[in-house]
Amino acid sequence: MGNDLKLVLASASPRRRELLDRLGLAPDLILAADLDESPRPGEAPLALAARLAADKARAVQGLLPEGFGPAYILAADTVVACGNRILPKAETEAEARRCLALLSGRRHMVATGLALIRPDGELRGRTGTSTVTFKRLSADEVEWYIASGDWRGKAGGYAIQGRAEALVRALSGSHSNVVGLPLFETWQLLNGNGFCLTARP
Ligand SMILES: Cc1cn([C@H]2C[C@H](O)[C@@H](COP(=O)(O)OP(=O)(O)OP(=O)(O)O)O2)c(=O)[nH]c1=O
Repeated sequence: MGNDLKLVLASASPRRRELLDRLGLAPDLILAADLDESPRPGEAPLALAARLAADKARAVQGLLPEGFGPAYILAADTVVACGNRILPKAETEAEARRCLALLSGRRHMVATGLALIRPDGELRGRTGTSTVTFKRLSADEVEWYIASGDWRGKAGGYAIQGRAEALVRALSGSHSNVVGLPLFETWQLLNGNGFCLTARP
């Protein structure tokens, strides 16, 4: 069931498209919603990632062109948290520096919430988590990293798929989850809801 149904990727992130591509999946449509991603007071990182993924999927559901027909809509949201503290998506150098200062020499958690709206309108979710440990960063390492610009628009102010991996002492859990789309959970979510990946070679 579902092999000929369309897939919509509710994301503006090229990384998410590339990660789907690793599964041999090219979305029929890519549409992104512009949402306020601020955490609610006291909202836990996993709950935030799950809520924002669901919000993105629902928002894109409302943007589908008329007559598009039944489809699966997949959305994701990545949250970086150091203890209970949720780090921002770094948009300025100052923000990236604050993130790096917090992450230096410590372990932190990366959660990616996934949301899938099925053709019958039901919404299902899963969340991937990983633990990342940065080495203690020297001032030169911080400057070297800031100069890369890799941090821009990234949750927690770094991108493990770029030069930041040289500063990561350890990663436990999934690498793709940190980049923004946990492949194991994506596989489980799609296949568990009738979108049969093995029938789309
Ligand atoms: C920690 C980390 C985050 N990121 C990225 C993944 C996400 O794209 C981004 C977190 O922001 P998100 O809000 O999850 O995603 P986005 O705004 O880029 O895209 P969209 O909402 O349209 O799907 O940070 C990396 O690419 N590498 C990393 O190592």
